[in-house]
Amino acid sequence: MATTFNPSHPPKKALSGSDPTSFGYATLQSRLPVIVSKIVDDVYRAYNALADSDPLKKAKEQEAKKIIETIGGLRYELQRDKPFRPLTDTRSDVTEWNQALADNYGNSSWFKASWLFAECYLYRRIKEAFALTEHWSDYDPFFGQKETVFKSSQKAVVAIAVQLMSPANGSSSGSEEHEPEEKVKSMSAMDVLVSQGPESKGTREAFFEMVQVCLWGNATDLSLLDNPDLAKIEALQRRMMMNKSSSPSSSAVSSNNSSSINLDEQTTHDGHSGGSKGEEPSELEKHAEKILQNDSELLWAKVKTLRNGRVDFILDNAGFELYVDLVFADYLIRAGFASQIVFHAKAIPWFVSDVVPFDFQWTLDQLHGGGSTTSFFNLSDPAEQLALKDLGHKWQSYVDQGVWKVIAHDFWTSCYAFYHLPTLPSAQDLFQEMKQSDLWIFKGDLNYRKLVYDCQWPTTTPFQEAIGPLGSQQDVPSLVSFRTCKADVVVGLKAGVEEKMNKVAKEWMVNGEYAVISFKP
Ligand SMILES: O=P(O)(O)OC[C@H]1O[C@](O)(CO)[C@@H](O)[C@@H]1O
Repeated sequence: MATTFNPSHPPKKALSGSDPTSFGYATLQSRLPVIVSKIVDDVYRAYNALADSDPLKKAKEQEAKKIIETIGGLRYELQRDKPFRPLTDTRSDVTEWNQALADNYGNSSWFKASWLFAECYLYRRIKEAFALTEHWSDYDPFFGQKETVFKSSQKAVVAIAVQLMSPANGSSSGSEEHEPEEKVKSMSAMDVLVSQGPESKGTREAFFEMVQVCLWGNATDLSLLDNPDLAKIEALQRRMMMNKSSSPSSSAVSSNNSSSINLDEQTTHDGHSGGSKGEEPSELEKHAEKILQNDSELLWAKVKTLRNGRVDFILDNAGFELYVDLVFADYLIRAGFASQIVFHAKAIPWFVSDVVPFDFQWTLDQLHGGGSTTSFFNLSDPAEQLALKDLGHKWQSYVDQGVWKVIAHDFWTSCYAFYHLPTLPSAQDLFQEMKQSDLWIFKGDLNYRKLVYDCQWPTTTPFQEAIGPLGSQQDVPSLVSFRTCKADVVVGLKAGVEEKMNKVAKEWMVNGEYAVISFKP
């Protein structure tokens, strides 16, 4: 008999701020007020930057003051656990939000409701403050932070662009029999790898590299890095991208499914790699043991069967994480596994750094220059500038040709867990459309929480069981979650792993240092 679940009645006891030992409590108590305060700072900066020449300056100043007052009031409500109230703007989702509020949390509040509802409701209330204005309704108070983090990702961004676009060092990869000599010389390291065909060793090596880079790209996340320490972010990315092993074409895939395309070696302008060819495992390979459930082989078994298929990315964060998602999507196209990628962005600013459609196009513009004379990254090496520009133009052509599509459905910024995707009336158009896909790739922690309904599953619960209807319904495509753990819910672990991790690293569930790659066939 199908059990009807709802936001206040998930399959297990909901994670909630009512439990003072929970990460939800800590997030509501100390981290979200900081995030809200930064919005006030950002709007104040924008207010001060209004040009005297702007004929609407006065009106914009008035509205900015109102936003600052409203957001300040929101922080007060949160900190004093005041009762929820209905939303008052006129966005397309307001009726559904207020119905969900009335049905499930009519007389509830921030620390009494489920953590998932409270946190989603907070970001929807932030949107309300802007939506109620005339001149700030499309303003993204998190854009500045997203821009800063992307700029600080330059080293890793450029290293990857060079591997994708610059002529490789011509290292033989057995691709000669597939491509004429002069063509191989001009091929990038990535193209050399995938030129051997969809089931080749090179394509497989590149796949496992993409999986790891895509996974750890999620670690660069603003909402967790309360003070986005740029040095910390760069170290984090270098940690991901450091690679000491030999050139991409010759190394075997190591047992833990990671491969070794040199995504971090600083390739000199003539395509010769400048890094060492040591034997020690790459940082990515060393990092593989931090993946507590690693279904990447199962994922590969699915991906390698695809020819010109469709893959959907349910995106998470902008900036470097979006960049590596695009790298992975580009790989799927180059290798011939997909000919259509659909990216699902958020319709409103969400969880600090989530991708809105503007962020998607903006990222491509920063790569190819978008017609602007000044470049976003300050690069001195012409080869690096060229690699970024070529990559940006390549990705822009995917968008212009419809190979890559970006949509932003309100479902992703609703309070609903993904159990409801197949049945929620307002999500039917989205679900019917997504069923055409061969594979859904969910990125990040919040998407994971919504997949498993953010409740107290035993960590040994099989992932397919924890995702409810998305695991049991035949009409749901294969799906995978790439998630660095930033909330106290994890499923799919083998017996004993939780106990071992509790001894190894007390904060393992929430510090973003550990991850899962969870696959549903
Ligand atoms: O950007 P991601 O990976 O979805 O992480 C967002 C997560 O960060 C937090 O805000 C804090 O861990 C969680 O509440 C939320 O799930």
